[in-house]
Amino acid sequence: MFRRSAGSGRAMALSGVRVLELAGLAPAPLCGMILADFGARVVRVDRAPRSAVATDVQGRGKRSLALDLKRPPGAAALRRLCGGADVLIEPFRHGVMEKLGLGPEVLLHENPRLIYARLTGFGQTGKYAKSAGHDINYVALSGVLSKLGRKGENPYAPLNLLADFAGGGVLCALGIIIALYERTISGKGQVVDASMVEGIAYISSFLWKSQNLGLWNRPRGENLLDSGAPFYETYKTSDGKFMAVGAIEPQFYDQLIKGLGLDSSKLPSQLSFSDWPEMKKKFASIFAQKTQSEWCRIFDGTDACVTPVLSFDDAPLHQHNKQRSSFIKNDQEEISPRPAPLLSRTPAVPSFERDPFIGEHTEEVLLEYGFTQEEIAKLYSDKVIESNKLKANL
Ligand SMILES: C[C@H](CCC[C@@H](C)[C@H]1CC[C@H]2[C@@H]3[C@H](O)C[C@@H]4C[C@H](O)CC[C@]4(C)[C@H]3C[C@H](O)[C@]12C)C(=O)SCCNC(=O)CCNC(=O)[C@H](O)C(C)(C)COP(=O)(O)OP(=O)(O)OC[C@H]1O[C@@H](n2cnc3c(N)ncnc32)[C@H](O)[C@@H]1OP(=O)(O)O
Repeated sequence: MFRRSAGSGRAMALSGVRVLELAGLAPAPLCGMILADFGARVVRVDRAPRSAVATDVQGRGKRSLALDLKRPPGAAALRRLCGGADVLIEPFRHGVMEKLGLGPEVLLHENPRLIYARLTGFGQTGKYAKSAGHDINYVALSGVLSKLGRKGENPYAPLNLLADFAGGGVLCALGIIIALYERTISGKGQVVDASMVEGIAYISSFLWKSQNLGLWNRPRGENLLDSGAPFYETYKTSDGKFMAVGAIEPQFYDQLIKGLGLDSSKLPSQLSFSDWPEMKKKFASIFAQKTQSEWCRIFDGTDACVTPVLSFDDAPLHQHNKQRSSFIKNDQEEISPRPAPLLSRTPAVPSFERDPFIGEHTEEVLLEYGFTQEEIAKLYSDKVIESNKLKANL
């Protein structure tokens, strides 16, 4: 675990990029955090009047400005901020920004270089564009949820990882980076319409494009990669932990069989589907005879593709993760994953300070974007902005 990045003091890939992130639930905060980790100056625009507690747990490296967008001077302030920004990330359903007078035609007219990123579940057009939804709904509509789950069980959404984060926050960040790159050639900004339904579908291109390979011919939960195969499964160990097995290729499968102490000449062939349920039972009974660390001693250093299923407590302490400093600890002793991927010359340098309080940097940000002290005082007296210095100083 490291506290200071090896890249400290070096220029970062996104140095100089100014981002305004309108506060949202989960996907947009990840998008903003990725950009901040890689060097962008990200300001989270929180609501004023503010709620008691910040719900954004992905505020690393950001500053917070609390602004009431429902009041005309608040919306006007955001327009002015956008005039000096490179990127705006907005996480509301279609029509909300337009209603506030902050739609793309207005903001891009005022700043043609602006990258206007719209991160939503259903996208800006189509029947559901104005409907509420959450991760599970987006994964469902993408077709992917129908593929997830164990045999005989209902489809199962793996937390809110797929739509909110993989298809949402990460792909939106990618769209922004692509648009920023294109702007270096054209000099122009554009709208990024990041729909999580489409993001998750796109991330799942392998699934879609492998439909004719015979990989998915059987019902959900009975195929090679969806928990049908005994050699692509998790198994419980004698101490109540788990091992993950991913021994797909025959040469790796052989090493799995050897590690389990089995004789391959006495077993059915690896791809005999009808034998998979029995083989699973056999593997399960063998894995149940040793502890997780005993299995690690057997499989570490082999190509059997067998690894421990680590808890959040154990993952940062695992030797491999420690060797790569894959997890970081901030000033509050909070552990989180180090930004990925690693760039050799300009790596991410994540902030080690606590996340910002809502409104902690209101004045500082407005000054930086060219507002005068008098203008700021007026916004305060109009109750359009709020600051949270008291809490920040505690
Ligand atoms: C599965 C995930 C969701 C996980 C969320 C969890 C992380 C959190 C959910 C509950 C939280 C806990 C809870 O709050 C209780 C505690 C509170 C405490 O403070 C902290 C601990 C808590 C335990 C807390 C912990 C966590 O935070 C939670 C567990 C997802 O799938 S997230 C993805 C959701 N989908 C999208 O993002 C797609 C695009 N967005 C939408 O479709 C909609 O925004 C959405 C999500 C459906 C919400 O709809 P809603 O009607 O609420 O909003 P919108 O229609 O978009 O309109 C926004 C309105 O707000 C106005 N507005 C915005 N900014 C400002 C501003 N600065 N000033 C003034 N007004 C503002 C805007 O004008 C809109 O107003 P109107 O409605 O009048 O047009």
